[in-house]
Amino acid sequence: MPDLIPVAAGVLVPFCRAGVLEAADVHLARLVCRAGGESSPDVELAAALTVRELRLGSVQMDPATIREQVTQQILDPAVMASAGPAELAAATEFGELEWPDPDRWLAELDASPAVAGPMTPPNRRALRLDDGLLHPERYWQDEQQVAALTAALAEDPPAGLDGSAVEAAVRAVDLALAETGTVLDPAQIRASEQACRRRLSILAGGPGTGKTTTVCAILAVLRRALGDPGPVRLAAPSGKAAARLRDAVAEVSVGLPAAIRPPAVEATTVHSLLGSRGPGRGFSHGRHDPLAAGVVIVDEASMLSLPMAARLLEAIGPSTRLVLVGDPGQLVSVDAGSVLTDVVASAADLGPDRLPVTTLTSNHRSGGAIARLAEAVRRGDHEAALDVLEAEDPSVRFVGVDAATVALESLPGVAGQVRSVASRMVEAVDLSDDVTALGLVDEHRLLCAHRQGPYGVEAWSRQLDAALSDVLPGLGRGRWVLGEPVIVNRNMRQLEINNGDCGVVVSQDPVPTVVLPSGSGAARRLPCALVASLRPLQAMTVHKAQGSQFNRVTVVLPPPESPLLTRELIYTAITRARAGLMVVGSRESVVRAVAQPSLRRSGLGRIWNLRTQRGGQIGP
Ligand SMILES: Nc1ncnc2c1ncn2[C@@H]1O[C@H](COP(=O)(O)OP(=O)(O)OP(=O)(O)O)[C@@H](O)[C@H]1O
Repeated sequence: MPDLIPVAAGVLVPFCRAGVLEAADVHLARLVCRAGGESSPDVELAAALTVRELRLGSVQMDPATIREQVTQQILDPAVMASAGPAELAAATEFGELEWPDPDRWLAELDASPAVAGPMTPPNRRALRLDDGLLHPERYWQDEQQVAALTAALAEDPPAGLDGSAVEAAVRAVDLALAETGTVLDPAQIRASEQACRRRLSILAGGPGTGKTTTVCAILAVLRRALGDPGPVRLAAPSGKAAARLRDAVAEVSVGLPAAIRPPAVEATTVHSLLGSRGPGRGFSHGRHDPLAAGVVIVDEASMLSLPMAARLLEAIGPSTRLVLVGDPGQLVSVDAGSVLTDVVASAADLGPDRLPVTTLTSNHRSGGAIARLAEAVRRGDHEAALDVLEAEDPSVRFVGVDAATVALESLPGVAGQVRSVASRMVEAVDLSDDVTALGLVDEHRLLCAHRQGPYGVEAWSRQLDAALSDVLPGLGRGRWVLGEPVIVNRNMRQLEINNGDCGVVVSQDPVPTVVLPSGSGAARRLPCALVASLRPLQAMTVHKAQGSQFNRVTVVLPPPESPLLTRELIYTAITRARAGLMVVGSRESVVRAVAQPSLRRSGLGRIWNLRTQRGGQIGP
């Protein structure tokens, strides 16, 4: 790491050499300390470690435990088992690091002009020490905001609600759904009732547990109980997930009797819902101009970052209900925070009266091997996960070797399947059958945790290009090829295109043209040049695939020492597959992934608990 050293001085140099800090951590810490008139090396180290924690997704740094925590990461046996000379040198440096004494460190932070205390007015200093934990000020504020607004919404009963009308509405909707063949399970009924009786409710559950069906039931119950519940707004953190929610709600609603059928509603990204003014420029909806909605339903809420959750909650006005829907086992947002996981975890302690969470647990889609594997991973049971992987079920294959040592062509059936899909794609393109071509894009997807290196998207995409060289000649050479799958990498609202939308190149005449799903889900053609962020699509990161499902999925696991290998990563990858799954990676990688839940430090649970202890209420 020699290029990082010049930016660090004094106490930070060995922390950079030992691989604890990166250049950006040091730069930001420097700026913060300089702006706050602080020159103490120990405060600068605390600031840099707080920035490091934020980079890794946590919004607080605990001076009392950070040493132990970083030691576990850097001297992790899985990392050391395959350490090269650079890692071994860093580990030696790490062993010689001098950490400040925690009590003295805390006292110094408490007295620092760069650090606000719990009672300091907002926005005076860039860091804040609260209850012995150091936070970036902005994230501390967002956390306070999310804790207070969540609690306030959860405890504020909707105005003018007739309890018996709710009960009657739930019974009527339950009966109507039963006539379509869907008998709501007790948790689905509880969730429908709760969403009506409470201004905030949370609906959690894995894939196929009936979340979307319950969303429809909620909308129908609200309609039946209230007559006109006000405008319904559906949203999700990504455009792709929003489009899926809209289509799924429409599909279930069609079967309901007209009297309670939820009206067709558009779904948008949470950014659009809040009226994004563009990157870094805030939102038009907020505390002073709340959303004009009777009910806001946000799906894939596990992807909500702490700042996004804060902005969303601020925009919920006094006559609006908010329903958060998601799977707490999935990967959390790229930006810091893990709001859904925190809410669900805290509800287990505080109870549904305080935090109205309903968790759906019956899988209504299939009891197949993919669902069993997902469930074993969710429980953290690596033996059960390996049992499913090694049982040779036709829907789950396991290639139990280090993924860097195998080639695509040696994975049983994968290259053949990819070629067969591409041939069918070319046929559909020849016939100008855009709907079929678009449907084939999600037939198979290869997912990686890493972008680069032998386990990454780039290397595996090159292998996929090579495997398709006969069917789609010219792939990977910088020109669009007929039948080539593509992905959009930016939201383009004016064209109703979402980041993550996937399509196919369907024509070269007169210009390269792509078919993409439209706002209403139908196929529509656009010149490739108009969609500026269009890129070739072969392999994809698991993060990017969140909110999508594919018929067949091949998952390339990283090596056991990869910091990206977590339970949430493997769970999210597995649950992208509808019918067939192949996992490529060593047994050690599977065991390690299942054993390692991603740990994001957050103070939401602590704030709710403190409030409960103080006054029996979790609200502000
Ligand atoms: N109570 C029920 N009884 C029978 N079938 C049900 C029930 N609830 C949902 N289903 C069916 O199970 C399947 C999965 O339901 P749904 O799409 O609502 O789950 P989901 O949790 O939203 O799944 P995902 O997160 O994967 O989108 C659907 O085919 C749905 O019709």
